[in-house]
Amino acid sequence: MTPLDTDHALAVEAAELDGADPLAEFRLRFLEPDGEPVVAYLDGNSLGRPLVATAERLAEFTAGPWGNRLIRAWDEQWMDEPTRLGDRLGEVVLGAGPGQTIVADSTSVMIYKFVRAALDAQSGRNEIVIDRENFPTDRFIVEGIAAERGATIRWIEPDSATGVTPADVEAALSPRTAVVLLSHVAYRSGFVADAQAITDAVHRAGALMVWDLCHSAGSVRLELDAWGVDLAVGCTYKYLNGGPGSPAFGYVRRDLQDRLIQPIWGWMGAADPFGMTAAYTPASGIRRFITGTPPILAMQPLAGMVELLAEAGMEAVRAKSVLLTEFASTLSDRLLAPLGVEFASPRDAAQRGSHITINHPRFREVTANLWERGVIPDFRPPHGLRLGLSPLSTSFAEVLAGVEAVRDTLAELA
Ligand SMILES: Cc1ncc(COP(=O)(O)O)c(C=O)c1O
Ligand SMILES: Nc1c(O)cccc1C(=O)C[C@H](N)C(=O)O
Repeated sequence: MTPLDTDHALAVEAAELDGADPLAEFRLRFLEPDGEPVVAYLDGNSLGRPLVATAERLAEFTAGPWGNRLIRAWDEQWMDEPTRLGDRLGEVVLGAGPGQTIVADSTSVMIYKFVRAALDAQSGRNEIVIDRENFPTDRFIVEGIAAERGATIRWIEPDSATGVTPADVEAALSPRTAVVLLSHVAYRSGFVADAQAITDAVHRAGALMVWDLCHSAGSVRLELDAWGVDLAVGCTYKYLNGGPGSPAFGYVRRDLQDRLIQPIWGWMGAADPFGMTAAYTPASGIRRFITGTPPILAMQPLAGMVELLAEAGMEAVRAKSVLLTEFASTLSDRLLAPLGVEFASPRDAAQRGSHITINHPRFREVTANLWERGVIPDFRPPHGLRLGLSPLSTSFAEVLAGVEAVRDTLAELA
């Protein structure tokens, strides 16, 4: 086959996949850029696209509860918004029953609150387990907490091809382990950790498990209650399309809530916020994990996306995500491997989230060039190109256009 024949055959394949996609129509619910054309948006795992309904929702929010009801809206609806939206997110996306999820803070702040609360609750234990491949904020926060509390960090050095395995975790656990913090889907490789097996191992050692779900929420099936997870945190601006800097979510298993004291005592997490009390008494239940005034305005886009995910169903979302990463991996083998590109994500779809990473020494330059062509993946040093495939907004044709552009750019630079 000539290169042109190959491109034609792949275009037919992409069109067939799009034609058979039961979620294809959902793409229309996202706003199309009306500035410079975007040929392929492959970075929904850093910043999801806005929903068309988001602009309308924000305008209605401004005119309605904010503009009309003013301060009264706090009593009428906003005070409960962090838990109401948390419950809905729990139901649709996290596999979590009500009363265990809040929307608040940033992921970094929530990780700090949860890891410190877990450490402080484990008297006589002073070790925190985390892995070297984890996202910088997770590692930095654990280092900060260790310095602040005199705790010791036990570092897991995972094989970058496989990610953190239950055996890695077991080897790091000891009678001194207080808490373990891991990412469920690795931000670089996309590897999906075995949450059930790891959580069980951590519990057998008498420690608490905190999962970072940033790259999982809205892309893979989550069963936090069934897995017996203690605490979990995640971003809402990736596959939950909450917008730049939208708040994090946090999950705390019900029977653990009143045993934990989170470290940032604020009035909104106190038992009686408007009592203006002299001393801090934490609220009971999940509300105690709130600190200050909840970011109600910034929760609005997320609320719309959770309903869209409910309409699509997380099972169908995951099924499409698997097909998208499968297609990207086939394209990488056919079009990029001959140019020296290395596939750096799990080959088994069951072990892969919704992005893949490919490596090549020239990918930094390639990325700059791709952005100019309207093809938008992201670059992760030292030489990884990450293709994030957002199940409800990415088409198979878009994946093909993106990978072909990577090939063409590499060929031009060579
Ligand atoms: C695994 C992981 N944790 C945390 C974060 C970010 O936290 P924050 O929203 O506080 O910047 C990200 C992405 O930015 C991430 O990929
Ligand atoms: N959170 C981000 C931001 O504020 C600006 C740009 C990118 C991001 C990201 O989400 C990075 C992302 N979590 C990653 O996995 O690399």
